[in-house]
Amino acid sequence: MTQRVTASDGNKKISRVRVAVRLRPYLDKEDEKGEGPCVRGLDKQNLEIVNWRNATETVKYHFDAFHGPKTTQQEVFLSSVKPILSHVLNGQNASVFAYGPTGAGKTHTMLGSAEKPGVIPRAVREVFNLVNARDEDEGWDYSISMSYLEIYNEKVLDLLSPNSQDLPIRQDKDRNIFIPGLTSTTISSFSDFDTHFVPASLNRTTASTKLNQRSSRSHAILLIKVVRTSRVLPHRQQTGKLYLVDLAGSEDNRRTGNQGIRLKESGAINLSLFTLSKVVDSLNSGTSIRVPYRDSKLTRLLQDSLGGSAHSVMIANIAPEYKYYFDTFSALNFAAKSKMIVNKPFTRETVAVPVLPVKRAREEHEAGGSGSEPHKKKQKDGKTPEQDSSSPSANSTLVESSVMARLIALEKLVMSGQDKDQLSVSKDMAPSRKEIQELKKKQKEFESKALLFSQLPKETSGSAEEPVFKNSTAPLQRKQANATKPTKQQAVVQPLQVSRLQPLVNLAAVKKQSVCVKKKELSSGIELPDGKENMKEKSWETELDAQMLEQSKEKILQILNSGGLKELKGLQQIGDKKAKLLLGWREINGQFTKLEDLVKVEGMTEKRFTSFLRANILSAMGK
Ligand SMILES: Nc1ncnc2c1ncn2[C@@H]1O[C@H](COP(=O)(O)OP(=O)(O)OP(=O)(O)O)[C@@H](O)[C@H]1O
Repeated sequence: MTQRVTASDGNKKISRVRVAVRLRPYLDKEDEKGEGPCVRGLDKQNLEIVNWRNATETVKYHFDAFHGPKTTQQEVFLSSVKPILSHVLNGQNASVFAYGPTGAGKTHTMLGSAEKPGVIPRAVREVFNLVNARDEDEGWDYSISMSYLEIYNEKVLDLLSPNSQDLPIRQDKDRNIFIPGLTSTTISSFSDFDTHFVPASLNRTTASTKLNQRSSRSHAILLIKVVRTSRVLPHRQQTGKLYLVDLAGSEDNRRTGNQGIRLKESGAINLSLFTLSKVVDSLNSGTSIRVPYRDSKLTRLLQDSLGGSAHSVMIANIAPEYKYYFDTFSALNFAAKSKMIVNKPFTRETVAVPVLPVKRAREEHEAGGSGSEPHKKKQKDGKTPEQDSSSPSANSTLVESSVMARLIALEKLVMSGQDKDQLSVSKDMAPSRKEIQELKKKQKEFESKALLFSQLPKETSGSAEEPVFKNSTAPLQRKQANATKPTKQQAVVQPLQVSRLQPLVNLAAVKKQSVCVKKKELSSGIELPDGKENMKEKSWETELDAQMLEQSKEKILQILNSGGLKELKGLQQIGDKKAKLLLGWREINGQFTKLEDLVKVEGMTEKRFTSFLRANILSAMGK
């Protein structure tokens, strides 16, 4: 039976989720209007983004690390990932996940390219280095295995065994999440990993969208398990797991141009990311409310990484161009709230007699070696030429390049005679993906729905109440913004400060100038402007019972997310046209994370939203 033991290496008992933000380089081709970047770094931990409520201001964010466009893959790895890897050898869990909008650089960060290998090859390489560097006299034998899966359309698919079907996720009596039936392959060296990982990566579902030629349509999770077994009685055994997660991108389908299968995939992606956000909210609320891990496969699997026992690092990837503005803003807010999550790492140890299975595993993958030698030693002896290099860093580039080169070679092989679209279509239709058949049947239905929504009459207010930001063509002042002196400081997201907008083209000139305005913190961590609207909102809200207020808001959100036309029309100030717009928005973008998201719906201005909220809350409370 597994027991928790106090980490002997002096680890802290609690560990906050570390959040790093990585800004992809600015790409001219992504900025047809030549508007320049809307976000920039200030220093190694701070960045700022144009404030959509008032384009003459910026919103500042502080993170554990900020990686600017010039940061190399090696720097990202060394600063954000390497520090947590040693825990895995001591029977603790660790996870690294890349989060962010589609096309912002998640796969680049996690996988990288032949020339610029990312976190995955570097981390696996480092785990082998760490095992090999362990002192023989410590008295442990190590065994390393890997599993690789994707969550595609809410189905767990084994990438090491591509013909397998949707796998269940279970929790054992010690609250460990596991997947019965998932392939676990013992690996004895980095090149061994390479052999399994390269072909498995090609099984991952990707496709071309308007925003990314090779967009990941699934969440990919690589699991590296390190089991160490004491050589002396009672043969203590400790198991540490490293999760390396490349999440699918959050998507705005008005911009991806997704339809049919892509739209359905997108719905599943957005839904799981929405649940991820709810999990984070719920963990931050600190209440006893059930954390909705079970509401999506992704959160169920990441349960240990968020509020669990893992040492976790989130790398939020963002893109600098204006057309990604809203996605970037949401990603930053998500990242900001995630860093408040606290995990409680502990060492998982069994004290039964586990030495035999370990020996077997060892013998299997090291056939021909002397069974009496320590495992670690044998790994050394059994190294491929690349691994024998005495310089780990020089060596790692070689080996990692070989993974990437093989990935690319395999890709070429598979794609020869086909273009990328053809490849994605043929992959989508592979017999191993049974659900595709089902999706195909539904495709027509979705297409006609999408058509219907695109034909819905556009509601225009024609007044100053139009939201400042509606889409990438919103009338933000952008590059010209610094020409206008702000009349008043407004608006921000905690933990941030407001500053007057500096020209984003001249990063060196940026200084933290600023009259910072302290404002009331909301539970979401967002500070709102001191405008009259807020004063009004505050005054009526503060008169209500806080708990009932929250319940009413929850109820309204529930109707917005699950109500049909009739239920939506049952809400105050929602007529037929608005209800259809809401349904259309939901169909395309997934669920509303919070009530404030309503302002993203066409025609719903800040002012209308405030009025809508007041009317519905008072109505729900019977006032
Ligand atoms: N730091 C970077 N340096 C250079 N190029 C980058 C960087 N980050 C991303 N890119 C490039 O930007 C493009 C999009 O990146 P990538 O495919 O990694 O995005 P993604 O977030 O994984 O997208 P999706 O969610 O659609 O899979 C790729 O061509 C990638 O090579």
